[in-house]
Amino acid sequence: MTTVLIKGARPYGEGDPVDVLVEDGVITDIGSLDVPDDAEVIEAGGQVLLPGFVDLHTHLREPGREDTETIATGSAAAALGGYTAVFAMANTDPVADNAVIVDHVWRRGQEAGLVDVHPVGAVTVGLKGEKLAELGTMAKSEARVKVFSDDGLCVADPLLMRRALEYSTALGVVIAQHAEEPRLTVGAQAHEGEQAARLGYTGWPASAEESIVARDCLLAEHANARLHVCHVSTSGTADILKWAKDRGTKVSAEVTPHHLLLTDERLATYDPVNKVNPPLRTESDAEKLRAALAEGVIDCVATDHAPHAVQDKDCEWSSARPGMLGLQTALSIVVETMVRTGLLDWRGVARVMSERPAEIGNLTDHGRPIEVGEPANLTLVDPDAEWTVRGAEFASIAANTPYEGMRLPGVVTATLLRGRITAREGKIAQ
Ligand SMILES: NC(=O)N[C@@H](CC(=O)O)C(=O)O
Ligand SMILES: [Zn+2]
Ligand SMILES: [Zn+2]
Repeated sequence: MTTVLIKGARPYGEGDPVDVLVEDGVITDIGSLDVPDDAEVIEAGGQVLLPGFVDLHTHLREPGREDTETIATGSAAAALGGYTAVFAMANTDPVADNAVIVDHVWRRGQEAGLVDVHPVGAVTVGLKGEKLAELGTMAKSEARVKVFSDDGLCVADPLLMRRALEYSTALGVVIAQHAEEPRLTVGAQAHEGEQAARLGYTGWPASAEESIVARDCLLAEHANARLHVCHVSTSGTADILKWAKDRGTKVSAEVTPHHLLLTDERLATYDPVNKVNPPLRTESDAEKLRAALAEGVIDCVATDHAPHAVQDKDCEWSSARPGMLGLQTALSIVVETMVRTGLLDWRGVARVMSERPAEIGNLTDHGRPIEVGEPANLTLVDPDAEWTVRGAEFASIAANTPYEGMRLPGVVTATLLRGRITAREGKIAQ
């Protein structure tokens, strides 16, 4: 039995500091408490206590590209970033399109023991977009797959998407779509706009995302199914989501930290660290995404943590792989874009980083209220501290962060998974 006493924390950043007692993985008391004999004490000094973060969209590169990230290193990055659960995307090699792979990922995550790694199952066999994978077998396997996605690629065939949505309802799972009409993004390198035109890059038009989101909202509505939209990047998508939600469509959506903060002005650097899918858009898109997140039109923040090897990033723009790291910087970017701007309070941060993603991902033991009797999946944040980003110091093997050298607000000082301290003062605790 492990006992942890968090002394003087402010749950959701509200009210006077309280002590939170955690015994055997569960919150057993909250108030002004004495230190039990055997307790490990965390002096919180008035810091903000939140439910542990849940990332609906993480790329761990195991199996296949363990030179860039493994389940263990990605789990460490997640714990340091304040996460207690992550969903690992299926675009590994081999693809997670069957029970053997998803169960392997789930078990490796449990062995690492730092966050719950929930494997996402592929929607189609080999991510080929031709034939449905065995969703039912994966949903019923040991990993209990709850989210399916071909992320990296779009389920572009509308009939296949319709069938996937129909099956998902029967299985009680959710389909997460990487919305990119492939015919509109052939050879695309960057957001179709002034910056790409100036540099001679083939454009990735907003309509390539929006046309799929609109189509899928209609398909979901007609199938009475749930749809989750990955990495929303355009202002038009926010409008479509609002329209669909107002009609009662069961659609949820995520936005990445980088789409909240960064824009295609970054193209001027020629540095492929800024290359990502969907691409960085304009300031007016970013502004709209921040407002949509604050209003709940976009439900949550997901990192789309995408580790890449040096040789796949430190090269010519057109041959570089898209994607950027996110797990260890997500909270700080949310503080910078949403909290410091007054768009979200800490309750709101708990909603978009923990509660909503847990609900969308069908997790019953994460994103829970900070109350007696609840599982102790918790994150302690120093809201006033700042830090400087150094990719080389991340727990991730890869270092492709677009925030290198930036000074960011908000520091995760402790993370607890079922009452066990997984990260403390920037170090993994084991
Ligand atoms: N976001 C990216 O640019 N890349 C992701 C795939 C994806 O999320 O589409 C990857 O797997 O590297
Ligand atoms: Zn994607
Ligand atoms: Zn992704």
